Amino acid sequence: MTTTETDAEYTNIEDTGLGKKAGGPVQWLDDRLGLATISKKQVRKVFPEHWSFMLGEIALWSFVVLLLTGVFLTLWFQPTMTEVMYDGSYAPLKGVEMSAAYASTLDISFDIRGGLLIRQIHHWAAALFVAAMILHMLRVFFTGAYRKPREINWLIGVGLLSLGLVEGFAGYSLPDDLLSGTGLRFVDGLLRSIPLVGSYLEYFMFGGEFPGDVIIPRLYMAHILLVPAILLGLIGAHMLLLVYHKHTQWPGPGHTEKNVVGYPMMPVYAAKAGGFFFVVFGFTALMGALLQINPIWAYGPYNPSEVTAGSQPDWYMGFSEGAVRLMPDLEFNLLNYTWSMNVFIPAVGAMGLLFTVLGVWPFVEQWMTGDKKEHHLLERPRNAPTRTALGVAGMTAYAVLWMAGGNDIIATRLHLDIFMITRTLQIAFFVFPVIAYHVTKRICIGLQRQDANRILHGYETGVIERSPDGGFSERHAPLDPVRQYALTTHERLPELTAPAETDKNGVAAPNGRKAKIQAWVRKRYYHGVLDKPTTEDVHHANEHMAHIDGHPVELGDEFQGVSETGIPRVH
Ligand code: HEM
Ligand code: HEM
Repeated sequence: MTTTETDAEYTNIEDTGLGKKAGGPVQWLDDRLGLATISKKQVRKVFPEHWSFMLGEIALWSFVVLLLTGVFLTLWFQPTMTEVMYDGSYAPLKGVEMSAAYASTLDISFDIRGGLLIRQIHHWAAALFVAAMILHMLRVFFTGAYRKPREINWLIGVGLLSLGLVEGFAGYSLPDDLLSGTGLRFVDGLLRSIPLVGSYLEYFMFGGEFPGDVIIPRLYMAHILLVPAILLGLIGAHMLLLVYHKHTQWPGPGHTEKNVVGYPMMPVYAAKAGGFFFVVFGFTALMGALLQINPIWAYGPYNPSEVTAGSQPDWYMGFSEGAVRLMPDLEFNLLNYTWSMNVFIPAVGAMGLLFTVLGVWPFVEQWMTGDKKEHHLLERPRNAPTRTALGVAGMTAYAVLWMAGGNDIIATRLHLDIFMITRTLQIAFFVFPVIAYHVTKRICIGLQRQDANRILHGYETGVIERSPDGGFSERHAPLDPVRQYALTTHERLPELTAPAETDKNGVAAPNGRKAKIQAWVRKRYYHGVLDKPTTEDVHHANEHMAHIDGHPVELGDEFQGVSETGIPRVH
């Protein structure tokens, strides 16, 4: 590096106001770490604006809340299963034998100042963390934000989601009360259901037969160190890739596949994002202060011979519990062994399938569409009807499993027969997603037609006019050109031609069968994508509307025409 370059850097730093005053602390740090060069670029980094981009931030900030409150809990929590006699201030359990883990969680709740509040904030933040992650993932899915070049960030996201579930489960297993033991018993059953290696896995995890006396310290190590460290590393990589790729944006005038329109990192975005941390912290603190969550004192210590009636896992594990409850009996004898699939298929299968499907989806979609282009503009869900319909079908299947996880609660609260509920949900698991798929696709097609209609015929003004012959009609006015532009920016339907069976010399095309299958799949994928109006159609319609009843309507000159290629034309 030459001196001139370095001098140039400092000139710029002076310009941005960073590192002023030679010899000041900022200059001292910069001489040693070169931070100004990095920050100079990052302070100008632009972030686009949309409410849905907030969901990733909620996940981020609730994770920070979990770290902060988690550290407080480690000060008091005792991760051991050594039996002690409870002698705290919760009178109903005084003198009861329990593990030190349970006793210390009771102490956090009743005897440590602010302990119950922090425990409740930690638990609410965990519920919010997973919810925000899932909503954020749905936003990324339904807008196609995972397309090239963001596939790796999607995969990191899938890793974050699966680890988030493990972390939450490990957390609510720590207090060693009756409810957390019931959850661990479920995992024990799940491990044992794995053919051939199940009982070895159980011995490995529990250090012998369930429940043993090592599971709490082991979960503790995973919960406060191992998993948070991996989560932290993955979140760091997620954010770095986000900065490297730049954030996607919604189509609009001036928004192209090659730029980002929004606010710079400093000072606007940093202030907004930083402020948002306090909103998330405030919100979880309010929930922790006002809404009771996991009242461990109500269940008593864990005892493998007892179960709690109506015990429920935290909301994000409900789907796996539901899958087990819906599974019909499936067991057979082979080679002198009983092979029980009742738990293995639904629990291991449901989770394995969910994460596999999520992980491979961007690549499967790329294969289906044959689209190898980079995408930085988001897609409206209606303009990708098959993706949207598949997403809604998946959400429906998940919702049915989730409901099934509470089949006993539904039965007791609504006074219904549990077998009837289970049978209904078994059928619903297969039928509802198919219905959801078709209904969603029709809605997407309807919305695309509505868009085309609004582009070509304007919006309904609510002004009813009477013609000289007595008929009534509603006056339509042209859409705002900015809106008109945004509505026509998406890509045109690609040509879906069948692959040629032979080349021009009459020789059978290589990979003919593969190409045929791909062409068929592509056609299915693009089914429901309507062709959008052409630039000529739009100009024609605008001119027509501008002269309705001799009331010329000003069109403004921002409107540049329909993008034919998906890349908007801007001045
Ligand atoms: C994504 C991150 C995390 C999630 C989802 C999570 C979730 C949970 C949940 C649901 C509980 C049960 C709370 C209850 O008793 O009602 C819990 C307990 C606990 N967590 Fe976390 N946690 C996370 C990170 C951390 C971190 C980073 C630490 C420590 C540095 C920590 C320390 C603890 C401790 C000590 C307990 C046991 C005390 C208790 O149950 O009150 N957690 N966690
Ligand atoms: C700990 C959990 C997570 C955190 C803290 C996190 C954080 C963020 C943030 C702050 C953004 C930018 C703002 C936004 O678009 O919302 C983002 C973008 C992104 N996230 Fe996540 N995320 C997490 C989990 C996930 C998951 C579960 C997925 C998908 C499976 C995912 C996939 C993506 C992708 C593809 C982008 C780029 C989107 C774009 O540029 O439009 N993330 N993430």
